Amino acid sequence: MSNKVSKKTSTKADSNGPAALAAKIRAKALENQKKLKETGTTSMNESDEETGNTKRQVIRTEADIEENTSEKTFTSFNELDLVPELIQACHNLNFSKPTPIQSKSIPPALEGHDIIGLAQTGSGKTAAFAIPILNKLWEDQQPYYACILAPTRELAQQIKETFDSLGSLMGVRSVCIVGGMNMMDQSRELMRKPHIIIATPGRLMDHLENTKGFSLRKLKFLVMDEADRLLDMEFGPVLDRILKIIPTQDRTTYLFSATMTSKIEKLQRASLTNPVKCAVSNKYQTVETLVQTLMVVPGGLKNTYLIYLLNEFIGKSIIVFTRTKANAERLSALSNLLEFSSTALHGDLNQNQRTGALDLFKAGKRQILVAIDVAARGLDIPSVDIVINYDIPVDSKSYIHRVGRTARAGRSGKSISLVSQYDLELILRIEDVLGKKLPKENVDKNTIMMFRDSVDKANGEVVMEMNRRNKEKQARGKGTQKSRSRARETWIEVNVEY
Ligand SMILES: Nc1ncnc2c1ncn2[C@@H]1O[C@H](COP(=O)(O)OP(=O)(O)OP(=O)(O)O)[C@@H](O)[C@H]1O
Repeated sequence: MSNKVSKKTSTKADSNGPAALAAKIRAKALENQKKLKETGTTSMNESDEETGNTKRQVIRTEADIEENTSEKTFTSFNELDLVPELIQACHNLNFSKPTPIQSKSIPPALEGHDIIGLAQTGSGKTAAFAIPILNKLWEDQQPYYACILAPTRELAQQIKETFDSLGSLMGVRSVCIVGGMNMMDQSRELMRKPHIIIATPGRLMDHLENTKGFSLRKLKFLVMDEADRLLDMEFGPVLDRILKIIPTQDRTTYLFSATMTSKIEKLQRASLTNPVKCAVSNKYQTVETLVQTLMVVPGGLKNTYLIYLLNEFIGKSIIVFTRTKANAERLSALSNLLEFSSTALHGDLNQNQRTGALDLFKAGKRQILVAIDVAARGLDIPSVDIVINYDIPVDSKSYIHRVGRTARAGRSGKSISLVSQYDLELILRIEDVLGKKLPKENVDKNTIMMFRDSVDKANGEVVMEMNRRNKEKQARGKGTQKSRSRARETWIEVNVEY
């Protein structure tokens, strides 16, 4: 394409001060926005596809994953050969220095390597893959340039925000393609030929199959964020269909997560070629600034202990994780009935309700978010002070991602897990992968038991109200088997005594 911009002659020329640099960046951004708009209509020269590079060896064994032990790290974004617009954007975002994962993964990424990035939760993995992609986009200026896959809608939206912030001076166009939103609106956005597509696998596949003119045949970057989750069986079939459509030749692939699978056959599906592994933590390491404790709870008293903790931490920003949608609704209603300020986040809510709940919590309009694991992966809410595990997650990875919602970007945080006699085996497994025993909270049982009567009474009211609503829903949804079984399932869940 004729309109490539050579980074060397761009605004790196001597500037005589920040104002001049800012003016040059603005001028360049306007010029580039115009060019990026134009590229919406041009297509890459077909012959580029025919030439293609020789196929590099795909990953077959651990040995094909080169550990990045090179000293090639950096301590300031100015040291990197990045376009000034990116450096300015990092500055605007107060990224004064790279996080360890960025320091380790961005240099080999800028050299064109595939990357497997492993770092604790909250350590800046999103910018670690966004920066190399945006830097190369400035050069290539091609629509449908990069596709980032995420396991949840909220995480996809959040990744889009990071790309938009980092690309704010470059005229980058991005789109978020997730379920629960209007297909036609998304098709129209895709027809505008965005450069960056952030998507959940299912909805992306829908558009690849049904939206005319939308194709990823010329894709240059594929990223799997929370890659181990995406490569699990849950996304298996749809992910394999997507990977069949996306070219492997001339494509760079990044896999990032805080809990990476080491199963080679899973990694092979992503068709990495000679990937560089950039690990700044071991598989299940949590951040140093996170204080993790356990609270042993006698049978049938979990609600009482939870309300005691909410009372202890009044005014703090808290995420309470539970295993079921019904419990998320019940605990949110219970805490609101007891004058706390709470909202629920789970899969039974429509997308607007989910986005609304998250926005209320992020804006500090709700102190407590009661969520199931859909909120455990990747969500970046800088203000979360405490994570409470009302239920202990059944697998250790979920535990890591849940407690990783606090203590992010170097901030401190605390997690408390309520452990009943049924949870001991799960806790032992979690302590085993963490490689440490979790300390127990000292509790004054008499103080806690003072809450019991009011909590049990309020919980009884909430359960009755939920069952009344479920019966109503059952009556309304008489015609559909699904809603009847869903209502019955919820009734059963709600009546499980803790
Ligand atoms: N170099 C940096 N300096 C300061 N803050 C940063 C830097 N890079 C990223 N951050 C901030 O750190 C926070 C966490 O980043 P991000 O959400 O990418 O973490 P993550 O490693 O992807 O976490 P998770 O594993 O939970 O998905 C964000 O608020 C982001 O803006």
